[in-house]
Amino acid sequence: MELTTMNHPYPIMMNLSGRRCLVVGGGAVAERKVKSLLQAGARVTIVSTEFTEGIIEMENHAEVVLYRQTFHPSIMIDESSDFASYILVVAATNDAKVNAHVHEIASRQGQLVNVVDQPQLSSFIVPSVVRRGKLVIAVSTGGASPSAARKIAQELDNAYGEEYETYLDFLSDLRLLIQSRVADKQARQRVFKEMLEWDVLAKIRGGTFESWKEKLYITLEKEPWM
Ligand SMILES: C[C@@]1(CC(=O)O)c2cc3[nH]c(cc4nc(cc5[nH]c(cc(n2)[C@H]1CCC(=O)O)[C@@](C)(CC(=O)O)[C@@H]5CCC(=O)O)C(CC(=O)O)=C4CCC(=O)O)c(CCC(=O)O)c3CC(=O)O
Ligand SMILES: NC(=O)C1=CN([C@@H]2O[C@H](COP(=O)(O)OP(=O)(O)OC[C@H]3O[C@@H](n4cnc5c(N)ncnc54)[C@H](O)[C@@H]3O)[C@@H](O)[C@H]2O)C=CC1
Repeated sequence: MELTTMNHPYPIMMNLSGRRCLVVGGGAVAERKVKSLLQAGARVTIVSTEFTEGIIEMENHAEVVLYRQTFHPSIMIDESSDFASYILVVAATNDAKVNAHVHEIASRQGQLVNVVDQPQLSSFIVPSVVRRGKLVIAVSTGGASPSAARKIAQELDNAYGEEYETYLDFLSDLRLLIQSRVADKQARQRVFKEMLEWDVLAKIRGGTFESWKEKLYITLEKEPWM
């Protein structure tokens, strides 16, 4: 049996920083989606007849606006209202008809829409995510088994420790330095590959990373190609 139309999902990392998103519904599922949107730096408007305690607490958050009301299309259509111009919409009520209506309006307006109870209507679904600073690991089963996605993500959560945050910051800084100093593209790419063989993770875990990094930067400054 075909559960969803997500046979070939296109994975992307979206920049939602400062972008306006709409979540319709205020239950546990809506709360989870709002949390992940906020983690991505989005500004989130939530429209619902009721809210979980967790969502009510989020009202203190500068990027969150709550409207306690029944869903009405004008929320999404009326350009003069506060509700207009959302880049991304989540239909998360427990009423399948309302969710389908939200989907219909969003699709007509070309907005990305996630329908929590009807994956086949969704233009995107939300993966299970592990974050370590700049490292983001997203796991999806395309809706086949959200609990399996979560379990696999938990395995990755155990496998990739906190040291990856420091590691990625280091690689990122060094890469920028090399990009600005090494003109030759091939030489740059050689260094980028070599950097991965330095066993930096062991140094971070062992507490010798900071002193090693200092020496490395001094050595690099003396490199003729820098
Ligand atoms: C299609 C998708 C659409 C979307 O929501 O984007 C969707 C749909 C549905 N989920 C359902 C149930 C559950 N969902 C979870 C959990 C998560 N669900 C998430 C994503 C997705 N869920 C998308 C597919 C992701 C993929 O497969 O790749 C996660 C990963 C991300 C997130 O929500 O932020 C998050 C884990 C976050 C984390 O902790 O890492 C749990 C487990 C739990 O709550 O502990 C259960 C109960 C157990 C079970 O059913 O497996 C139902 C059935 C409702 C019913 O029948 O009653 C539907 C509707 C349907 O299938 O028709
Ligand atoms: N995608 C996912 O990860 C999952 C999806 N689901 C599905 O998601 C749906 C929602 O789950 P929960 O958050 O647990 O439900 P819930 O019952 O806790 O919350 C539903 C929310 O929708 C609001 N609502 C209902 N009708 C409304 C309307 N006309 N206008 C505005 N707000 C309205 C209610 O006030 C309530 O806040 C479930 O029906 C289930 O089918 C369930 C589990 C996981």
